[in-house]
Amino acid sequence: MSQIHLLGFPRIGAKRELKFLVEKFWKNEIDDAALQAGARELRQKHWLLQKGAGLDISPVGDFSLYDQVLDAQVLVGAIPRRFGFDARTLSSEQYFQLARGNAQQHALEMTKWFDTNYHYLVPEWQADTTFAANPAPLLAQVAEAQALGIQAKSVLVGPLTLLWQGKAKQAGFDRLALLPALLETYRELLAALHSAGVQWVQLDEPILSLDLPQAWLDALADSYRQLAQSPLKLLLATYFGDVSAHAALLKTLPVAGLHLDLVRAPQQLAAFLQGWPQDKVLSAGLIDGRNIWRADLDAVLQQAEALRAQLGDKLWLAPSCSLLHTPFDLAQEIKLDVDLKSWLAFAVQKVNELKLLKRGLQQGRASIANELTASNFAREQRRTNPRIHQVAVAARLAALQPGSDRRSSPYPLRAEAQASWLKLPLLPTTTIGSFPQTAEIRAARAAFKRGEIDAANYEAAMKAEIELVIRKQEALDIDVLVHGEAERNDMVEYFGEQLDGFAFTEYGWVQSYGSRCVKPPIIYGDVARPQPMTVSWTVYAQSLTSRPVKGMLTGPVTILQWSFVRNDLPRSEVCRQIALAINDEVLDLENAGIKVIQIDEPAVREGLPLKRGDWDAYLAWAGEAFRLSCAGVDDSTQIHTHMCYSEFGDILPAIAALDADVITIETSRSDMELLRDFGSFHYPNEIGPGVYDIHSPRIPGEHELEKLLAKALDVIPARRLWVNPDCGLKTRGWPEVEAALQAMVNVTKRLRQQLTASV
Ligand SMILES: CN1c2c(nc(N)[nH]c2=O)NC[C@@H]1CNc1ccc(C(=O)N[C@@H](CCC(=O)N[C@@H](CCC(=O)N[C@@H](CCC(=O)O)C(=O)O)C(=O)O)C(=O)O)cc1
Ligand SMILES: N[C@@H](CCS)C(=O)O
Ligand SMILES: [Zn+2]
Repeated sequence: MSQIHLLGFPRIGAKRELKFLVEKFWKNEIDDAALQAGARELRQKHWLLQKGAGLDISPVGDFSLYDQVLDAQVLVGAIPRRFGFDARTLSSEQYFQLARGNAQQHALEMTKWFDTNYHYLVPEWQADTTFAANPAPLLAQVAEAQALGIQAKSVLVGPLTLLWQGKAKQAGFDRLALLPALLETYRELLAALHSAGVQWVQLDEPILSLDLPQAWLDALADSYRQLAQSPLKLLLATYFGDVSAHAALLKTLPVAGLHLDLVRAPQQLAAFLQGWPQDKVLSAGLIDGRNIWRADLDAVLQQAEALRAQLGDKLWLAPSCSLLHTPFDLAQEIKLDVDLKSWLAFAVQKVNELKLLKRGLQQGRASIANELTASNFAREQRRTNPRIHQVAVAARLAALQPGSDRRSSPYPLRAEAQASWLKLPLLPTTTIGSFPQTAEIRAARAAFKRGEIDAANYEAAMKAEIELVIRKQEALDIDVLVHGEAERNDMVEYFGEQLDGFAFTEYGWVQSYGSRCVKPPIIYGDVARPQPMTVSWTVYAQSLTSRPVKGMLTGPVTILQWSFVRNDLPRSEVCRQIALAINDEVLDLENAGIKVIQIDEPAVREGLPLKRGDWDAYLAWAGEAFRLSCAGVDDSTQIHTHMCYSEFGDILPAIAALDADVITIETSRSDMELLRDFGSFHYPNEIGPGVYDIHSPRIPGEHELEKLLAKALDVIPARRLWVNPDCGLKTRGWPEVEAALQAMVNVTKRLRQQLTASV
């Protein structure tokens, strides 16, 4: 009998229970026992939900209080020595300090998990890294599942992926040198799981979708030959891309099963089916784990039937990847348009789709005839729905001429035009846009949404907040101000709510990092901007001060990347549509006298295809979309962009080709390492390397800021250097923000004096 299973489930909970639980612990409102009990309850709820939906086997180990890659580091006993913690006796407080930093130590670096909007904590690898199996946390969860009568499939980050996703902390250190010791630890973990009665272990190796050096492929083959000596059945899970280049190798590995992402890379199937070893399970990832569209049940069943004919019971069915990346349950969306709702499936619905596929395979199509009819109807209704297509949007796109995306003059001329009115000091200071989204701001928005306060009251509350932010920045003596983004729930959702072609949910939360979630809008139709989205707030902020206020927009690539995107058009075309909508806003801001405008593009790097061969095409359309979004502005209008949590080293020419006048980037967690790349590339325009990490509650010391700025001045000439934090300040509290910004301004002023004196 074919099994159905999940690679992972959204642990955050239907109502973000995990977020609220963890944040209560951080605020000392609950103790560790309550934290653990709450987490246990959530896990149990999710397993029972899966069991109720007919899953044969459930993932255990996909749950995490913060991040599964951090948990993997704890499991193998390899937490950075600089913290002085012992993984085996790690307290919850210490666990969260690894993730969020403490007074002495900065947090583990955080970066994007492949091409998703999920952020993981980066392991730190060095020659003296040691490992020690610490299976207790995982075994406890296995026991919880077993107590509920759940057949547990343990989920672990695979050893090669764990090593690859970590960073070598010493120049020239080869992470593979750690593999033998790490494998020994995995063997111990597997032995412990076996003793606990586990039969299947899923080892996630998504790095197989990347371009891996041969040495890593050889190491992977070798490792799995060793690990497969365990009496456990190993399911090697690949996802996010095509791994057919390794088909021959993967088919010969002595693992019990292999998972393939057949949504992202359906074309890879042929390479695997040819000569598929009879004794191996093929887990077919046929349900989209990265998007929210309802499956075309008929088409997927056809695929499954064909596979079943060849593989028999060795066929397993699953979503393409962990459901961590999808929202929890569509049933909660009672306000969503009914047509649109009928086109969607969230995690719970995807589990149900698997159940139907299994029934269809086992009992024949007639057993799911009604569901097939409903699915076909939804597909047809979506395809022909008039709200999806806007003639004017298509016409505007078609009218674009080559060069429509270029500014009229090159950067040096623009810089002169901007300097002549901006008259900024050397090393101008600014922030990235958001200021603390306090509980009061969110409560006001929640009350407005519930109809408890009217629009006028809501607007007054937000304007009061904007005024506070302006006054505080003036008092801190910051040079280029922002309005603080109080009125925005999220930098993408806010725009999605105001653009045609977008729908938004009430509870469609997806974990972004730690306790932080995002609610990606759904792009279902052609995109256009019916009316200005930010102008009145920005103009209001500018009316309060004589200093320049930066207009603040989210760029087209980021809006695309952080939304659930329609799958009936190429992403490049959807992106171009968004670019034109943002361009309307840019020109309106400029007309209203806002002549410094930031277009945030933190997701450019994340959108990069996993295989290098696909990079150029992506960078060409993504770059064009960014440039289109700011096309047509005057030379004297200064365009900023901002990017965070990304490795840019390998795409610097494309970043430079965006031709923003100023770019602010995250660099502080990596100790300005990133900036070195910008320096050696001779990045031509202005640049503001983030001088402190805003994702940690830690306040930077002035000495530390001085050192970072000195490093920055080593590679960027002073006249092109800006000073700013890493990213927006929305997640921080006011006392930290004021203290940190004060330190930043103090250090900048001292440095300015020194630089002026030395000229
Ligand atoms: C910059 N980043 C972003 C990414 N992706 C985005 N889509 N947006 C981003 O900003 N990816 C990379 C990084 C990730 N960083 C972050 C940083 C911070 C958050 C975050 O703070 N998320 C919030 C949710 C934000 C939000 O939409 N808030 C809404 C709803 C607030 C809410 O929960 N209200 C409560 C009631 C409140 C009350 O009554 O007091 C409720 O509805 O129950 C809003 O402000 O209106 C989070 O809390 O997780 C995310 C990614
Ligand atoms: N302007 C946004 C950018 C975040 S990446 C903010 O400041 O929050
Ligand atoms: Zn940012």
